Amino acid sequence: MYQIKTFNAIAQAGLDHFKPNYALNQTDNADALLIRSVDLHPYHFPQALKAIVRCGAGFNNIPLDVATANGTAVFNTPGSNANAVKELVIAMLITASRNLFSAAKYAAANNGADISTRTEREKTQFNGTELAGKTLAVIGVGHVGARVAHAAGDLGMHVVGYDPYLSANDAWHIPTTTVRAATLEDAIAHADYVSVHVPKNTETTHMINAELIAKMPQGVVILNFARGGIVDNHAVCEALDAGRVKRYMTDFGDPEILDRRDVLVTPHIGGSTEQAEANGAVQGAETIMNFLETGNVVHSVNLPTLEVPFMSQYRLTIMHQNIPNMVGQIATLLAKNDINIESMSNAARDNVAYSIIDTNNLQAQADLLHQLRQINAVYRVRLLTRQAS
Ligand SMILES: NC(=O)c1ccc[n+]([C@@H]2O[C@H](COP(=O)([O-])OP(=O)(O)OC[C@H]3O[C@@H](n4cnc5c(N)ncnc54)[C@H](O)[C@@H]3O)[C@@H](O)[C@H]2O)c1
Ligand SMILES: O=C(O)CC[C@@H](O)C(=O)O
Repeated sequence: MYQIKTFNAIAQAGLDHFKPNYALNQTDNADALLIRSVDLHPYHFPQALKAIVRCGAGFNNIPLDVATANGTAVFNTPGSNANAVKELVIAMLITASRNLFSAAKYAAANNGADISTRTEREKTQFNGTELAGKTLAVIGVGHVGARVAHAAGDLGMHVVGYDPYLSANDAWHIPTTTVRAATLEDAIAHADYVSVHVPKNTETTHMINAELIAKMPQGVVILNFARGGIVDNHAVCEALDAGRVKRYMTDFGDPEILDRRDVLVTPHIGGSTEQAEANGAVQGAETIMNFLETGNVVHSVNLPTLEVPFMSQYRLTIMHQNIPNMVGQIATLLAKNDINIESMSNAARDNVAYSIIDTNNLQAQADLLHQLRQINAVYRVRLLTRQAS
């Protein structure tokens, strides 16, 4: 029986997706965690913890170095909530361009006998602009960014995309009408709207800062539905005060931006739709079961992708440092133990590597596992037995 612990509200569809040999029992000794936005930086990683799946895209709430040192594979569920974020971003583009928030507040406060006369006289203060013909810079054209580019294009906007790390696979999903910018500065130079869709990391923290804002056209609207901290709030407030930035729309509140008439903050609801939560939870449950039962790695954010059909009776999976002679030491140890290797695969990602070794004869299992774990720079060794299909 595998033990699963959850944090945050995980959609029932995902919990129901687990097979009967999975216990959702909140034990501290879980084999895997299924989480959303909980901050795992202060979390003590138990030795038993083999996997963490983040239902959603962003994984900056998980200390990857601590997880790796503990031999814990970390996964996300890419794309599961991208449509939900796209719809919110489009709603925010329209909210900004048509002054919807202040107009609705005005209408709610505007009561009394002469309501229609006053409305007709005063409504000009909410005159907006149309999105068609305006330019949108999309920074980060992955799952969310590509969808935003499509939808904005459908609304008649000119879209400029910037993404120096775009995977070949993701590039297929970008509309052909999206203009590719070579630099961040080029992307924002003529933008009426700038929307960020990058992961939060050391490179992207404050990527929208005072220097970059100074290069944006006067009256630009900035949207951040990616992560707090990607946009420098102080720089935005100064630019709003100076009239350089017209509005800031974001999913991430902070004291300095709350209570401003020119900032609209939503409470991190980009992925909060029935469909997105179900998608993420089901994809997350699949990811956990696949990894725990087969050792195959798909959509990990700290391990390389490695998928090998599980054809032999036994499988050893070994997570280790990406340094010379690891595979050699492992193979030598198996040979010394008279283990015949049916297949062996190894893949690396930065300083972490992962090996899958399939065999039909595995004698003296406990001692062999102990010996493998004694190899310096090995993080975790698992022995799996092929399930009857
Ligand atoms: N508000 C929400 O609830 C919500 C929901 C989903 C995602 N998000 C956030 O949005 C981010 C993007 O989500 P996604 O599903 O599109 O992820 P994704 O991984 O599919 O796309 C991110 C893209 O950003 C690009 N990128 C990375 N660094 C960059 C840089 N320095 N400059 C330009 N591009 C860069 C990557 O190459 C990738 O194509 C997530 O990391 C997450 O933080 C927020
Ligand atoms: O779980 C959530 O509601 C937020 C998800 C979102 O921030 C993500 O990165 O996918």
